[in-house]
This record gives sequence, C-alpha cells and structure tokens, in this order.
Amino acid sequence: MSKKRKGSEITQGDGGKARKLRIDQDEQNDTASSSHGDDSPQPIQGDEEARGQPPAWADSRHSLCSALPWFRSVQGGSYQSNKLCYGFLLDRDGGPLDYIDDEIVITRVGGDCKLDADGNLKQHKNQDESTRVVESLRESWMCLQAGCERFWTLKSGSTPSNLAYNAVFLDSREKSDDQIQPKFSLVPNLLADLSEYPDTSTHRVAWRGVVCPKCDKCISRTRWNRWVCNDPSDNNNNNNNSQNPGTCQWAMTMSMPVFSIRSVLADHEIGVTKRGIRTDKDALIQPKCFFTKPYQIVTYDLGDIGKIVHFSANRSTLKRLNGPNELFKRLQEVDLGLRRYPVKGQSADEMLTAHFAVNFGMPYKYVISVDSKGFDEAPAEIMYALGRLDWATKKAVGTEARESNELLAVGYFEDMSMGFHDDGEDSLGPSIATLSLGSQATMRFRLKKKYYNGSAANNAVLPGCEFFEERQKLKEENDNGKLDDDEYSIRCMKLTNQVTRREARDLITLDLHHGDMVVMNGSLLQKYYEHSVTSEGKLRYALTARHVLEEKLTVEERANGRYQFTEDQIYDGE
Ligand SMILES: O=C(O)CCC(=O)C(=O)O
Ligand SMILES: [Fe+2]
Repeated sequence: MSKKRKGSEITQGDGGKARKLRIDQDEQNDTASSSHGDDSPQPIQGDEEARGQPPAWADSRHSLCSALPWFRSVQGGSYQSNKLCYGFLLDRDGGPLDYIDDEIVITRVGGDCKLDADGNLKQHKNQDESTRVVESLRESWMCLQAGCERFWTLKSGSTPSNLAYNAVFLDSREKSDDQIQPKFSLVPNLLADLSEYPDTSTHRVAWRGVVCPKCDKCISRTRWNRWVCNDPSDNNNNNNNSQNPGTCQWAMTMSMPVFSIRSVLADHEIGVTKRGIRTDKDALIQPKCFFTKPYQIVTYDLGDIGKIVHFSANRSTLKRLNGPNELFKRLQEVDLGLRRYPVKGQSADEMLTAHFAVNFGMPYKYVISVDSKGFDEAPAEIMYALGRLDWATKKAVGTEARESNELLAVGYFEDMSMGFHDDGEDSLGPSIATLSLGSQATMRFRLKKKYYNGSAANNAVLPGCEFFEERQKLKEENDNGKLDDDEYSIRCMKLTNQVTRREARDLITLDLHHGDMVVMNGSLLQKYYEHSVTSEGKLRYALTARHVLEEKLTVEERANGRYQFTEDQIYDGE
C-alpha cells in the first residue's frame, strides 16, 4: 500500500512526511498532469515491495479459512454474514483501480480477467465509458448520464485517460460507531485455549487451524493430535506448496485424554439386545431382521445388484476381550498415524477431508498419494478389527468371500463426516466391511447422479431412481412385447425429462452404533450407488476392510497386504 489515509488527511506511509491534502473542488481541473499526483490517494501498485510483516499469513486458502475467524469463504473472495463483510481476500490479481487504506477498500470481485503471456491473471477490461459504475474518479467532475452530450467528457472536452478516486468521495462516509467492537482478536490465540482445556481436543474448535507462534503462518490441523508448521510429510500430499517448503519447524502436540465409550455416546443404553431400525412401510427396500445371541442382523437386499448387511452388537459382545469397548479405548492410546488429506478432485492446496484417515495393507485409491503401511506395522488393534470384519464378511456373503488384505482406518471428531462416494475401484473385490467404534453415525445410500434420473443404467430399472414404478411397468411391457423398443425408449426418455431433483433421494439409511458392522456386497452396488457417513458425536472410528485384487499391484505392494492372524485375532462371532 503506497499511502495511508486518516480522516481527510492523506499521509505518506512508511515514515514519509505527512502532508495535508486540500480538498478544493475548484482547484481540481482538467489539466491534472497525472491522476496519480503527489498528494492524491493512490491505488495499490501491484509491483510494490511489501512492508512489514502481516500478523498472520497463509499459503493456502483452506489454512487461512481454518485458522482465522475473519475469513471463512473457501471459494468466494468476500466473506460476509448478515450483510456485513468480515473479510475480503485480495490477491495479486487485483485491478488497477483497486484502492485500500486504513478505512476503505475499493476493489472488484472476479470477472473479465484473462491470463497474460506470463501466466498471470490480469484484468482484461478496465473502466471506460461503457461501464459507468464508479462515479468517483478524481480527474474532474463529469457527467455520467448516458445520452448526455457531455457524457464521459472532462471540462476540456477530452475523455479521461488516467483515472483516480476523488478525495471527496473517499472522505464521504458515516463516522464509525465506537460501540461496535470486533467479536474476536485479529489473530485469536486458540493454541493457548486448547492447551488449557484438553477435554475439548476433539471438539469442532479444536480441529480448526492455528497461527504458528513462530512464523505467523496459518496451519490447518492435518494431524490427529498435532499442528505442524511446514509438515515435511506433506510432500507426499499433492500439496503444491511443498515444492517450496518453509523452514519453520514449529509443532505442537495436543494432550488428548482417552474418552470413555460412555462419554461419547448420547444413547441411554449401550448395546441394547434388540435395536429399533428405521421402518418405513413405503420404503422400496424393506429390511429383513434376524436375531442371534451376539448380533441383530439386518439385511437390505437389492437382488442382482447386491446387498447391505448390518450387524448390531449387543452389550455382552461389546464387552468381550479385545471387543469393541476395548478397541475403542486402545485405538485412542496408540499412534495410528491418522491425518487429513486433500479432497480428491479439488485443486491441490484447497479443501481437506473432514475426517482423518490412515491405510494399512495393500494400497487403496482413497489414499493413493500416501504410502500404505504394511500390516506388519499395524498395531494389534487393527488386526483384531480385521479379524472381526473377516468374520462378518463371511457371515454376510458366505464362505466364498475373499479375505481382506487392506484396511482403512478413519477417525471422526465432532461435526466430521465423509461425503457421498463409492468404494468401487475396479481393483477391488465385491465385499467391503466396516466396524464402527465410538459415537453414533448415520450412513446413507443413494443412486449416483448419473443413474437416478433413470437414463443411463443399461436398461436396468434401479431401485431409487425417479419414477421407479412407472419405469418397472414400462420395462415389463417392453419385455413381454407389449411395447416395442422405440416406443419404450421414448416413454423412458419422457420420464427422464420430468425429473427435477438434482440428486437422488436416500434409498437406505442406517443408524450406526458403537460395535456395529456393515458389509456391502456386490460390485454393482458400488457402480450404481454411493454412500456417505455423518458422525454424530465427539469421537468415532470406522475401520473398513476390503480385498484389493493382487494382479493390479506391484510385487512390493503385495507384500504389504500379507499377514498372519494370531489365534486370538481370529474372531468366532461371540
Ligand atoms: O465411516 C464409515 O462408517 C464408513 C467409511 C467409508 O465409507 C469408507 O471408508 O469408505
Ligand atoms: Fe465408503
């Protein structure tokens, strides 16, 4: 910023001589030699050297938004709430008419920019007579009434060449109300708060970013229990900025108390003998319930597409040796290496997942940018979970089920979730099993966008698509020859054109409780449907086992997936 303003005075910043600007309209004439005259407020010069240090800085928008309450707009340039602008993100692509001082920001948001020869985004079109937005340019007063013969003309009759803001305009504003004070400090000291209150370690506020106390960099919480400035292991992480790693090595580890299972559950009772399941008589897929002593087993059968089997553990199953209660406690005590990764498909340094993850065994697409740890590095708790998941998979699918050779551990703090996705890589076997530990969660299944309007599923009528019953009827008529293929396509297309929803409705919703296991079986289930999970408490783990097809992997990768259960890791279903 070249100049700073205070009230109606414009003073040169950086220790320069303070000079008073006389605001005398008569003295402003057409012949101003330059609109950037000595004593006028000046727009920011893009190539000017920065002076001083900012109180906080960030190398990605995500870390800025996570660390400072003043800017929470991950995508937009302006962060506002209730018509109040809290923060404005200006980057090097500001326009030539931008003006900023202590009290005023005049700038533009997006639009009309093009990349120049050096790859910099530059404003493509400037203010001219066709854009009459700014009525405050200093060069001289002129008429801005389109159609007037003096429109966009200076007193001399010429059109303006250099544009700068009129000082009177810059000065004309209401006095600020001293009663209104900011809600937070410019850089809140979250670190001090969190070390004082370790029982909040998994609360929403604790997975915000912090500002590095050494170098003032905004740091997202990518690690389970710590913040690391310039985390060297981000190099694997698709992070653009890792090409220019910073030198500050500050890190802080949070002491995290071990939460009892009781303290993270909202339920009255842990592990009821018979669990109520969501019942909806109109639901297309009706669950079939089956009780055994240790588990209530609920199956959602989608015919040729596949099935979802939900195992709910009862109280004594939860309490067994190496069972869910113990695993929940012990997973908190070991260092699993959980961390948050950039969301796939987003620009590399932007969004991070709203859950922590770590992969064991064979590599899996979900964490493709990080090396998977071999099962030989997995803590025993992972192997106990794997044993239980293999049992559940066999129980749901039959003895032909393949043994898992990969396990993704996911950790959720308060308000964390996993958005809609499928687990259907072509390098995976058809069965996927998950063990839930800790807080309750909701799992939803729905048809993928490209199928729910009924248009793209190889002539199959998929449960959950719009106009399912009408489509089924048409298909029957087509199958038994009542409707020829052409007419059938026309009628189907007509239905597709009537679809107004953007996304499919949920087809199946599961309430996942501590100790539950869910087995999804069928590759078509992953092809046509997607699922999401929203965690509803302060701490939850999901341990998901899959079978990655060996032929898709290198010899070294295959070695990671080998393991030998100890006797007690083989689960007997009790
Ligand atoms: O959190 C869960 O229960 C499931 C997680 C999941 O869908 C996955 O890891 O792919
Ligand atoms: Fe999944």
